[in-house]
Amino acid sequence: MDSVTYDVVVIGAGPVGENVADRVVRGGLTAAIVERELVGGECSYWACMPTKALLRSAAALRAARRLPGAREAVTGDLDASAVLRRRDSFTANWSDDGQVAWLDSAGIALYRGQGRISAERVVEVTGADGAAISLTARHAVVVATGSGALVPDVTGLRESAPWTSREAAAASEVPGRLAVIGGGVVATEMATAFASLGSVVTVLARDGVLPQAEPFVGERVTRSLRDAGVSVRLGAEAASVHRDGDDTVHVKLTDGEQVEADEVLVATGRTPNTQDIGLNRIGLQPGAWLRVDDTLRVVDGAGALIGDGWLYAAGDVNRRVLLTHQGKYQARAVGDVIVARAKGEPVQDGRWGRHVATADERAVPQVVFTDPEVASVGLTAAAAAAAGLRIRVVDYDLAAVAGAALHADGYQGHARMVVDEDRKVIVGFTLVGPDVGELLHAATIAVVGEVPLDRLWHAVPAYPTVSEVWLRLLEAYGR
Ligand SMILES: Cc1cc2nc3c(=O)[nH]c(=O)nc-3n(C[C@H](O)[C@H](O)[C@H](O)COP(=O)(O)OP(=O)(O)OC[C@H]3O[C@@H](n4cnc5c(N)ncnc54)[C@H](O)[C@@H]3O)c2cc1C
Ligand SMILES: NC(=O)c1ccc[n+]([C@@H]2O[C@H](COP(=O)([O-])OP(=O)(O)OC[C@H]3O[C@@H](n4cnc5c(N)ncnc54)[C@H](O)[C@@H]3O)[C@@H](O)[C@H]2O)c1
Repeated sequence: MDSVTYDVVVIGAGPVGENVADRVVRGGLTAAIVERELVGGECSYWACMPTKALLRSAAALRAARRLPGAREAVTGDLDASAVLRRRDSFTANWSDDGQVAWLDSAGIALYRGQGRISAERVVEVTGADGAAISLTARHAVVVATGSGALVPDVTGLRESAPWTSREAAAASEVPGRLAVIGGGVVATEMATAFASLGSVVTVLARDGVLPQAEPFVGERVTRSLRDAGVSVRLGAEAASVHRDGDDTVHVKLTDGEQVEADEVLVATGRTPNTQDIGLNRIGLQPGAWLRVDDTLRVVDGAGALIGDGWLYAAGDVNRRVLLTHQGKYQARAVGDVIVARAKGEPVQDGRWGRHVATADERAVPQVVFTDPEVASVGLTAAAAAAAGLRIRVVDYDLAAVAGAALHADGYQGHARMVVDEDRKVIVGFTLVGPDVGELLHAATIAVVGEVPLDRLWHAVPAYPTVSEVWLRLLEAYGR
């Protein structure tokens, strides 16, 4: 078998693997990246980009319909086939030519095939034709293999050819009826998208709608999905699933009721892509999430480094945060720390240091592109209290902000700020309302920067923007 040596070998060319490789090359090292499907990973072809493209046109239409004057100019319905075509363009019709060209321009060597760790610092790549090549890393191997949809053990579900997020994101037709198992982010976004595209949607939300968020979020998204004609069944659990000869899927619930649909989407979380990457060769459990230390080096069950610390894991596969932007943030830290260690430079692994991903712990921003949008960063009130913080919760009705009233007639929304009373800083912030996603970064800066509330009074929001909610929250808190 041929063998080639690089400074760093990355397994998985999703957004995280690409960014690790880019960072180490910029730092003066050589890098190879191994990809078994499309360069760009889940996010580009089956997750973030296509799903947001499925949602965006309907959001623009709703925005126009909320405004007299604009509303009268809307004379037709959403054109589902045009939405699907626009979605296709965002995936470049599932061609990775553009991203391959970028790898090339960045000086990163690409090897196509399944990557498996075969020994310390060695990755064997088996191509589709069965040919294999061995890649040896002088300094580090980085696992960035991401995650796949978790299909729960519900009787008959797997045999019923369910959709996962992949089939939903890449759908070429809009099903007449869609049943969704789950009530999390994928479930609510795809219920929003397919309801707007014309499907009759039923959501089986066993554990509630967006249960990880502040409670008012799930209430508002549930109400709005129902207003859009979606049947949201809180507490409903699938007991068995069966697809009959007419291609109708029958979902039997544990309470004995039955839901019929043309497609059933499973949106019940993720499982790590570690089943077949050679973990057994280094004493780790295949199929398990990878545990990492502060600089994202893989550790075993006892917390010990693998060998001298040559193995890193970044992105979904380490389960810290399953979001593209946070995975790319980890990638910057990993790339830079590999370069620092290779050059014998100091490692900055203190809190908020260059080589650690401190924000993963308590300052993760996320936007859920439902109607209304949900934007959050940091801890919910419940999570902050559970972490032992002495907190004060400040709520404000977004509809009472002048900028929101101008933004849309009948604007409805809510804001919550969670304050750490001992330090007088914001540790959590949640907004729900039309277009609140673009307001989030100010909150992220306040949380990451641990900006004292006294100073925030000097950050004056422009009038009349929705951002004036910041002033209203400070006033409600008191000076
Ligand atoms: C429906 C959906 C919508 C989402 N929307 C958003 C969003 O709006 N915003 C957001 O921030 N996040 C979103 N996410 C999450 C986001 O997609 C992931 O956090 C992100 O893709 C993780 O990047 P990654 O590089 O770690 O893994 P992936 O993107 O999964 O990439 C891993 C790559 O590794 C390859 N690979 C795996 N094993 C091997 C192997 N052994 N050899 C070679 N190659 C291998 C895979 O083929 C893949 O290309 C969404 C997720 C889903 C499911
Ligand atoms: N806009 C975004 O940022 C975005 C969009 C989509 C996905 N994502 C990411 O992708 C990841 C996966 O999303 P997801 O929605 O699949 O996971 P999730 O963890 O957000 O939600 C899964 C839901 O399924 C429920 N569930 C679990 N097992 C179940 C079962 N057997 N029956 C019924 N319900 C069950 C859980 O209670 C949970 O509410 C998330 O971590 C999310 O961060 C992000």
